[in-house]
Amino acid sequence: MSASGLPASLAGLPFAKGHGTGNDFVLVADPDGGREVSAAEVAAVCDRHRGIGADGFIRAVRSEHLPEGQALLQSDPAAEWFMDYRNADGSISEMCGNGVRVFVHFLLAEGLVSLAEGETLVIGTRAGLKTVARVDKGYAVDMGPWEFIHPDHAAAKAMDAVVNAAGLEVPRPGLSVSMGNPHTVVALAELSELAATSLVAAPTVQPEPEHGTNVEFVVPAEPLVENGVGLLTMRVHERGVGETLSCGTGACAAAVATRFWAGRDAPNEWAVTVPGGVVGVRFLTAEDGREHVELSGPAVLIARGTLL
Ligand SMILES: N[C@@H](CCC[C@H](N)C(=O)O)C(=O)O
Repeated sequence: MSASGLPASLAGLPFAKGHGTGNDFVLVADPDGGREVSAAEVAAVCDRHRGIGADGFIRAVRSEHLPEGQALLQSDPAAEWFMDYRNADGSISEMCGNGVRVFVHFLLAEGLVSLAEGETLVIGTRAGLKTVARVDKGYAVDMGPWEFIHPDHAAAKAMDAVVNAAGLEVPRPGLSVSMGNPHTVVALAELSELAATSLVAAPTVQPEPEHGTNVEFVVPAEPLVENGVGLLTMRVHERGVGETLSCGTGACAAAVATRFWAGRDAPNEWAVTVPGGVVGVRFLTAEDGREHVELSGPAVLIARGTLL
C-alpha cells in the first residue's frame, strides 16, 4: 500500500478520466501489454471515495499482446487496439458500448491512432470486433448482431424472465438479450414507476443468465414513435457496478426488446434517454447480411493524471 492508500503497484501509473453520457471510466494506455491489472487494483482505482472513482476501468493494449487480441487479428489485421474492460468491482465484462466510444476518443487524444472524417477504426473486444466512426455528436459503433440469451426462446415468447426490484409492487416479466454481454430488459408503464424503482440493490432475475446480467427498466414513450424514431426512457443496474447514469449496451438491449415487443411496424431508429443524457440506437443490415445494432453518442475526456 502506498501513502495514498492505493496499492503500491499502481504508484506512478498515468491515467485519463472520461465518460460517455455520464458512464465514467479510468483509462490507461498499455501499448505493449506489460501492465496487467488485478481485480483489487481496478476496484481501488474505481472507488468513489478513496480512488479516482469510475464505473469501469479500460486498458488500451495492442491486440498482438493479448491472446484474445491475437485471435481477432487473424480475422482482421486492422484491429491493432484491444479494449481490456473491467467493471468497477474488478470483474471482466465482454463489452461496454459507452466505453468503446470513450476508448477511441482516448486513443485519438493520446496520438495512438488517427480517424479522419469518413474513416472507421476496428477495435478488438472480448465480444469481437467493433467498427467505430466519427459522427456529428461523437462516435457511432457497429455493435454487431444481438441475440436472445435463452436458447429455448421461441419467437412467439415475448418474455423469458421474472425480475424483481425494491420499489416495484409486483415482480415483472423481462426479456434477456445479449449484446456480447448479458442484459435483461423490463418494461414499465409509467415514468413515476421508473422513479420509484430502487436500484441500490441488484434486481433479482429468474432464470438468471449464466454469468449474471445487467438489468434495464424502460418506459416506452406514448406515442412510441416520433418522426420515425422510437423513444425510450431507461434506468440501469449494471453487473459489477450498481446503478449507473448510462449503459450503451443496455440501451441497445432496451431497443432490441422494445422493438421485438412492438412488432412488425416498430422503427429501426431509437433514442434512449438515460439519467446521463441520450444515446442513439439503429438497426442496420450489415455487409455480412445479418442485422447489426449501431450505437451512437458522445465521448468526453475530463482529466489526465498520475496515480500516487
Ligand atoms: N456501461 C457499459 C457496460 C459495462 C459492462 C457491464 N457492467 C457488464 O458487466 O456487462 C456499456 O456502456 O455498455
